[in-house]
Amino acid sequence: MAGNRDHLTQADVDDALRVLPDWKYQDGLVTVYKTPTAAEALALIAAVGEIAEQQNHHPDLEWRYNRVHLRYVSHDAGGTVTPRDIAAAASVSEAAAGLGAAAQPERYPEP
Ligand SMILES: C[C@H](O)[C@H](O)[C@H]1CNC2=NC(N)=NC(=O)C2=N1
Repeated sequence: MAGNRDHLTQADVDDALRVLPDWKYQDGLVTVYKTPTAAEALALIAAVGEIAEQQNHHPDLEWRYNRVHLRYVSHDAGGTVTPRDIAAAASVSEAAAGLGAAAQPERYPEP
């Protein structure tokens, strides 16, 4: 069944997050990146978009002036977290670091 395609257990996700300090689990992999200016937030958005197209794996993304909110789940696994989300988050973390963006996962809104 498509919905069960390779989703990770919570323990797997917790293990992966140990090396992904920019992110937290909240019904998906979520984070907020803060940049010095709105223009730099836009540059981060462009980088996230490029990664999404390269990996064919797309986040929910919200631009809030100098902050970018991101959430990764796998639609093809019923909205659960899969290795594709982990890989995308790792790529975004790398791009964000290169752009001088500060990770603030604690600021991602509670449901
Ligand atoms: C048809 C296209 O390849 C699929 O819809 C891709 C596109 N991007 C995607 N992004 C995410 N987050 N999950 C998916 O299952 C997914 N599937």
